[in-house]
Amino acid sequence: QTVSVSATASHPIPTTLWGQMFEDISVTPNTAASLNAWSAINGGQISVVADSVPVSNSLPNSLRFTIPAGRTGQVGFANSGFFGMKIVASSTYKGSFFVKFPTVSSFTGNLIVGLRTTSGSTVVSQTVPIRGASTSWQQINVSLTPRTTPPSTDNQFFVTIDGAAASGQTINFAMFSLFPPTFKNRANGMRNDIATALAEMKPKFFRFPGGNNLVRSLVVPISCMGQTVPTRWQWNATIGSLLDRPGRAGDWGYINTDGLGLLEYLLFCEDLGMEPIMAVWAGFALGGTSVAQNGLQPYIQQAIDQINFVIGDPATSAPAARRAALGRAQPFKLTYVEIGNEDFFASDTYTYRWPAFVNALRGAFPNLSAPLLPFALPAASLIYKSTEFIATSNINSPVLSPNPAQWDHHVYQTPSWFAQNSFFYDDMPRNGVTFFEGEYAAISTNPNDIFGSPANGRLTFSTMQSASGEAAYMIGMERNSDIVFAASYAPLLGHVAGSQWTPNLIAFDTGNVYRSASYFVQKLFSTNMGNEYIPSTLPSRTGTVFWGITRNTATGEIVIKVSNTVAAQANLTFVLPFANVATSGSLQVLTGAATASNSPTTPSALAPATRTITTGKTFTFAAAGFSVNVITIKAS
Ligand SMILES: O=S(=O)(O)O[C@H]1C[C@H](O)[C@@H](O)[C@@H]1CO
Repeated sequence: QTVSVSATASHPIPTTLWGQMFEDISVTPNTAASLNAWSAINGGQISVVADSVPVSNSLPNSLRFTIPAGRTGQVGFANSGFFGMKIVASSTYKGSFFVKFPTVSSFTGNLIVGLRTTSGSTVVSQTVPIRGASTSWQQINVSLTPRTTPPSTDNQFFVTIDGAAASGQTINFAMFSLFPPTFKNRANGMRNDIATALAEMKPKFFRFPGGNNLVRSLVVPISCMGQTVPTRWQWNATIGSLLDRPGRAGDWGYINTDGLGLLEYLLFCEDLGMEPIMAVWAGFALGGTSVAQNGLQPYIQQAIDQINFVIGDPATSAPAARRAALGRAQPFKLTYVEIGNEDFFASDTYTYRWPAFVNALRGAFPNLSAPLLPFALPAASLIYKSTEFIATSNINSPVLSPNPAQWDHHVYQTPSWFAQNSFFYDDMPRNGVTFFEGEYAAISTNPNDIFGSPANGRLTFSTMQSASGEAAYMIGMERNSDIVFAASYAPLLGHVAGSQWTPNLIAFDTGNVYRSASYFVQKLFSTNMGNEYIPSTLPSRTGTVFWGITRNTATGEIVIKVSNTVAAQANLTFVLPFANVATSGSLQVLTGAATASNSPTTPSALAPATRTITTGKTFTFAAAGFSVNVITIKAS
């Protein structure tokens, strides 16, 4: 196959093309039981009680700890973390909790607070004095730096007290938190190894807070996870002190603490250089429970407040003043606001919900620009404009008014579907409407049961076959990036021991991060974007090998991406029209057997390799079977 390359770019590559979609998903369902992960030590009695004087209005329950009579030695309780906890020598673990005696007591003594192996040997601990005279809540902060690394991640956070000395005492606890060193050392920050893997992708946008976790409550056995409007994600319940975050029955069968909230999302966007694509709840809950048209105003106001928290002027907007009070006077950059999520589940009511929200938000934020603030701000906080409100029902079905300028399209399919639909956007009209491919992934090899179980074709981890199919689809989106402004694989993260959804871009367990085949594809595309598209001989729509070419005008490099979605090697001859073309170029290649995947048992089965290849005005390239290739050549 000969590929003749044009000398002239057809269009610029949008700077937001490749990014990340995040939502709170994939934790073991049905873990809402409040004592989940807590256990007693040496007869300590623990229970969860509705506290008559709770630590805060948002957190009405306390852990009640009673020391039974007649115990000797340390008595207490422990928490086993998130499927265990990784402890590394010389790292500092910052713990915090609140403690009080519910009734006055003459007791004075010490708590021992620390980290231990589940078999009971202390790794590191600290002594904390407490006294029964005061019945008011006292915050305890501990900083724990072990000198040794335990043999496994089977460890616990613990609190104990001398059983004899404290015999018969009752002590209440609340709001435990324990952090390892975090990404960029941010307080209440991200797990370092996971955030580092996310940063390596050089993502250009971050969609949050969902996905279903914004909108729907799946049918779950826990009555508190109502399928009603109150369990929706609410921005104002996710900011400020952890004491003020009640958490909520999320949409994936477990409790979201909302310890990761709106401000953390926005700071993470800045830490990774990503633009937010922020969704507002748009009046739809599970199973078509939609708010009636005449009942939308409070939710529209909540969306206005959410946006003002992000870009408002602290002098004129209360939500913006809350942002300033949390240490961030300048507005954040906000370009894209999504109205709901997957409203094709309720498109009958989206016909009135979409206009109600978009018209109100356009009215409240004519350009969604941050108003000039009364005080000088660093240049970085200059006014940002945004006119992009993204619709989430099926494209033009039903027809909406006002006509959306942006649509969010989602697709979960088989690897071959993605290869066969590499031209999905080529036939879209060029009429000013642009597209956000907010969720896509090859998740099953069974076209008749896409969302089924692993026994029926569902992928647990992405494979070379699924990732090369996705790459073919991405080559199509890159070619059509005059109308595709953003695309993100979904879901992003999943714990290997507790998830409702596979595959995920990044799998992790207590101590490890597993970068998937699809992760490397996302990273290859996002770190080799180029800034303008260079047309070339089109691949066959019904073929199995796909290519696309971009140019990086800053470095004078041509970037050729090739995905071979089948086992047979594909031989391509590239004919470049440029006067000067380097005779050697760099090849980054991800390749392996169709079913190869990175997993806890085969963590490094697949990884991109880089090598030099012969190039020139005309050169041949052999794309290995099941491979994704990025060739970079100096040309001018
Ligand atoms: O059950 S689905 O609707 O397919 O769930 C999908 C679509 C939804 O937006 C997202 O939260 C989820 C997986 O990423």
